[in-house]
Amino acid sequence: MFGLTNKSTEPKQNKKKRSRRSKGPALYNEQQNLGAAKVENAKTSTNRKPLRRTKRKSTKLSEGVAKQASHLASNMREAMVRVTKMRRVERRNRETVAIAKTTPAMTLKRLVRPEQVGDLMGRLNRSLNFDLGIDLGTANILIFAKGKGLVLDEPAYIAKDDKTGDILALGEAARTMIGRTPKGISVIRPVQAGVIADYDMTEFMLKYFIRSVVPASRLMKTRIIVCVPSGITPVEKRAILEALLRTGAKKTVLIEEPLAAAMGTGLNDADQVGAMVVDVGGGTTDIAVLCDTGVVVSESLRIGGDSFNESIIRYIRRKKRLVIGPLTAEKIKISVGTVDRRAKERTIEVRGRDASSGLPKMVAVNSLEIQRALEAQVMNILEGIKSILEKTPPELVAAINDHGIILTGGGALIDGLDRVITRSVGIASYLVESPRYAVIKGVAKALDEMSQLRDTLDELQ
Ligand SMILES: Nc1ncnc2c1ncn2[C@@H]1O[C@H](COP(=O)(O)OP(=O)(O)OP(=O)(O)O)[C@@H](O)[C@H]1O
Repeated sequence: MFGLTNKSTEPKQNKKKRSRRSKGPALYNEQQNLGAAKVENAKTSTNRKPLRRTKRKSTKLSEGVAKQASHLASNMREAMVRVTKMRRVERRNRETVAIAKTTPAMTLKRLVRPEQVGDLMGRLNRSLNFDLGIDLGTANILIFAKGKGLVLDEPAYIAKDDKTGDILALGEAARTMIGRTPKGISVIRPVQAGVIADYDMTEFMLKYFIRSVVPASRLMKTRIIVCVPSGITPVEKRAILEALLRTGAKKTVLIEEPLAAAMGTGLNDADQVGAMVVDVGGGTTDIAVLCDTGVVVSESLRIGGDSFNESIIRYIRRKKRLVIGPLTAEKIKISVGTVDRRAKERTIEVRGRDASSGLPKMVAVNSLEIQRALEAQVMNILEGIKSILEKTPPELVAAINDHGIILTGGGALIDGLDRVITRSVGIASYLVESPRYAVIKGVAKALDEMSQLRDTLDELQ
């Protein structure tokens, strides 16, 4: 009677209740620690109703029984108070761990002496900053994270559904879809020939790639230097900066391609006074004369790896009656392409569609044919270099003659470009190591001075 029920005679329903409660590990431990009180508590809790009934009928009961009942009730209350206290302590502990996980600064604040807090918080803030450098190129997008190195190198392509506008693939996955997409799906480049052709897609691509390399929790602390094609207008610059801010970035700084390329080749050193950098990218060729104070004179030509490919496509169609796509043209350019008519002859077998019959066809293409296909474009680059030299102060021309013309950018990898420039301009020109990464190397150097740089959006306003 009154809670002294034997376990074996305990009602089934109460057994279920207890087993469910015992699943919570914390409560289980607490009950273990309660010792005798626990036993009382468990027993009493199974008989709560009879106990109340007892209280109501206590007047009719003997004094001894009433005493026993009140003793049991006080034991139960005590046990309940202890359990509640232990739960509270446990909850507090759990919350402390969560705070420490999300904001280490808060734990530090508690651990260090007050006079140390300012210094530590400063250092901690600096270490929490996530500095990114982006080379937003026509052909490729590269992302450098300070302290980590190159974290992303993807072709700047997007595959989308024309009807719904849904994005189907980005980067390399989208590039491989070129020429193989069904009707209604197109593969586009948001940046074309050095200008932003599609703002929304550029913003989407930037956001997507940034979020793939920056943890969401650190986006608010991210500072970004972005290198843009030198031909873009202030309106386009603002559009890119605002797109970056919408990703959650804290500060955004723009740097122009020729300057970044020059910095990437080590020309930011004060002793390198007067140098010419020719950056041949996918969409543009940027020609710039730099000295220790910055860009002295520059020009951006709409010539690059893409226009080389287009010339190859046109040439092969005209001369061989063969229709090929941009991926095949790229393959030809890289394997046998040259701009030097004195280069050793190499041949490649190319498959495509016969321009007249529409049937599959295979032809042989040699490097001298590619040289002829690209001749007009190379002439334009040579003209551009000469016209920039004409606008350059004479002292700097002498310095350029000493240092030579530096070639950067993936497009400069075409065989013979350095030799042709050297012969035609009369100044030694040479290709830097890993020309495709010269710009991002320069951006990475600029990141070291991020704290001293002003937010470009502020300057544009
Ligand atoms: N081995 C190679 N030979 C010839 N061309 C090459 C070679 N490798 C890459 N390219 C060309 O380099 C171009 C890409 O260069 P890069 O990544 O420097 O351009 P980008 O920075 O995206 O463009 P931009 O500077 O115009 O914005 C492509 O057009 C590609 O065809």
